[in-house]
Amino acid sequence: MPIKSVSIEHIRNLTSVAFEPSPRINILYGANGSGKTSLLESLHFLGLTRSFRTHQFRYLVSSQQRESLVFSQIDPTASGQAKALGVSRSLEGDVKIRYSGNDIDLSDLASLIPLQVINTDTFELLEGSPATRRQFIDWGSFHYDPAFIQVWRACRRVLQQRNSLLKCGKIDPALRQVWDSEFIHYAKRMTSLRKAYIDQLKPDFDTILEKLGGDLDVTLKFSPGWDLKRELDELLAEQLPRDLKQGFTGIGPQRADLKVKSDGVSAAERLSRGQKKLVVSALKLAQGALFHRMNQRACVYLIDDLPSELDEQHSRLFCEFLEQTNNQCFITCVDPISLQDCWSADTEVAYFQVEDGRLLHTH
Ligand SMILES: Nc1ncnc2c1ncn2[C@@H]1O[C@H](COP(=O)(O)OP(=O)(O)OP(=O)(O)O)[C@@H](O)[C@H]1O
Repeated sequence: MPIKSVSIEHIRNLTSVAFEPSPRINILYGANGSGKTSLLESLHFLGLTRSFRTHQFRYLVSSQQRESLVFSQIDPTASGQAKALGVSRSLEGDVKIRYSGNDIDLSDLASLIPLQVINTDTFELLEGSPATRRQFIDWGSFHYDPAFIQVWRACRRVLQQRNSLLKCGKIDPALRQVWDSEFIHYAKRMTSLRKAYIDQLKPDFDTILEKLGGDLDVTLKFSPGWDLKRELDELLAEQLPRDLKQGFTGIGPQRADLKVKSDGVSAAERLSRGQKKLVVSALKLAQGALFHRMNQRACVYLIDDLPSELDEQHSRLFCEFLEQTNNQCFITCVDPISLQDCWSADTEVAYFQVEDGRLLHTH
């Protein structure tokens, strides 16, 4: 169980809040505007130094304050020995991450607390641009294969170089060949890591969608960003006039996508809102299941307003599934009664009432 205790200072309306979560299920309930989502954001800040709601830190830090701080005791490998993790960030841009007495960087932090968010933005996995689905694939690939982060960084660097040459409107053929061969090398490597990850994910996704009661024909297909039946160097050469005109590279792993179809057509167009929630939740839960199988570690799930969009039966199946996993879950809702009877007696469920930025452990 990763997070044993948390204390939060100066995040939105949370001036100073401390609590000890359950290792399994935590229900955070309270009226609109009480601070439930801010609590989830604080945990996200602890795991990634940023919010999932805004890219701009100035909106996250409490009004009149200059710095946010989340301090916790975590036990990422469930060894029984928790260590101190503190994350702070100031309006001036200073970010400090200390773990077990040492400064660590963001990629170390991301490995310590594998976070998954399920909220209304998660619908973007179906309805949004390919960039959202690439992020989803890359979260999994990052945790699936330690080599991925280096390949991803190298590929981004080469692509930036190639694009800056393209922006000049003409490109020396010898120079292009040098950059293209590097780009092709990393593009292929990245694509095989991403594809391997999605191949592993598919069976988990199918099983979980079925368990969530989504009696749906949904398929996942990884699309690498170019036609794999053709050689990438040939395609890049063919595409060059257009790339020069546009000033960027039009094909490659930066265009990868995950096609989600239901009954053979786009799931975003076909499915109802509740069905979409089941599909995007199954995608996120499948990532957690695969992560657990690969690393023998659980994820932390931040689930904002679980009951919304789901009827009673599907909410219940969702909770039943969460119970069967090892994940630590933080679930918000307005009315705790909506989730009260969903758990079996031996599941450790903690209820916290949120009121005006304060937290009360109720039962
Ligand atoms: N930077 C900030 N400083 C202080 N308060 C803020 C800041 N940003 C937002 N707030 C306030 O914090 C409160 C908590 O918002 P939050 O979104 O966490 O509520 P919630 O309990 O999730 O509500 P809902 O059920 O409506 O989703 C709101 O009243 C909001 O106006």
